[in-house]
Amino acid sequence: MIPVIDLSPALGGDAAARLRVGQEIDRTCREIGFFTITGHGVPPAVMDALRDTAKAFFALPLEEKLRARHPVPGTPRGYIALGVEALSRGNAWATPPDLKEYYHYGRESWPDEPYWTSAEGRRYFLPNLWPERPAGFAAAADAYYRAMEHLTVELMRIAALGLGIDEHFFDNKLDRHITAMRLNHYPEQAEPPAPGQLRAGAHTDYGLLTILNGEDVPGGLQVQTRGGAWLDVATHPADFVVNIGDLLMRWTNDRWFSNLHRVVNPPDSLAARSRRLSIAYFQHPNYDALIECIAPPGEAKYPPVLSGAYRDEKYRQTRVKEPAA
Ligand SMILES: O=C(O)CCC(=O)C(=O)O
Ligand SMILES: [Fe+2]
Repeated sequence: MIPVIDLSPALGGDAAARLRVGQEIDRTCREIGFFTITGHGVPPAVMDALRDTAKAFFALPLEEKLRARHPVPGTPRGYIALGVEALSRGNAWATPPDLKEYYHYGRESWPDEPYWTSAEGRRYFLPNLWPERPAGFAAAADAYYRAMEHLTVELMRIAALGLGIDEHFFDNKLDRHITAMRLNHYPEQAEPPAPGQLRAGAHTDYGLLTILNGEDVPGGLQVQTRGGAWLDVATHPADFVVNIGDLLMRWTNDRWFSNLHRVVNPPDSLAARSRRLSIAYFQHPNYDALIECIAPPGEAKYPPVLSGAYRDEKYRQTRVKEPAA
């Protein structure tokens, strides 16, 4: 089992509790890079509303879902059908496409200022593409996005304490973040998967923290242990699973571990009727934040990199094909 960390003492504001929870996070991020959080303070109604809305969307006929596809292939907004992405290609392995469909969205509105509206800003702040149905999709998605913004800023402050740096070190690199979210739907499998084909192939995430809410059903998440074995990660709908992405691994000079994970297929006997939904918030800093390794002078393992350029490159690698526009 991955560690379970109760955030409530830290979110209560007690300095000693914040440091202690930060140190727990440091310990697990050095070892496996995954942990479950409870006591996170996100209202269950916010989580339930988005889960129910997402299920209603994925249950629509394919033609209708395809109407929420972005007209420019590869744009990280809107509906992406089965067969378009293989996550493991971000890590340079050739595998068949993932057995999932998903809906990609980001921030719903932003100030009328150059950071957001300049040519560069418009590469990261793209209008969302809400389908006509179900009603209330945008509202449920935006409420969830805002709850995650709040949670991740707090988590990064507690994380900073665990890293032994100033609690507010990350604040001004996250205050205009380019985080995108994905609603992942792993449908029932009428046909057996191709050899090597999974719901989501083994991959690492790209950003800082990924905050995942998933259903606890067959055909779920697994993380690789240091010994190379795959460990089941329970995703309970009331909790979140948090993991470290590549950019945070780099930022911490490899102190924290961005670990391989995957989503496996349900067992054959259940495959024809087993579906799973997960909701992922991929925290990513301001596009103009310069990510310089947090390391003593002379010990940085990587040169500085801009947050936005780093993500562009990762997105480019994971697409299997350009869907017809
Ligand atoms: O659905 C899950 O449990 C994990 C999905 C995932 O790892 C991802 O979308 O990056
Ligand atoms: Fe992932």
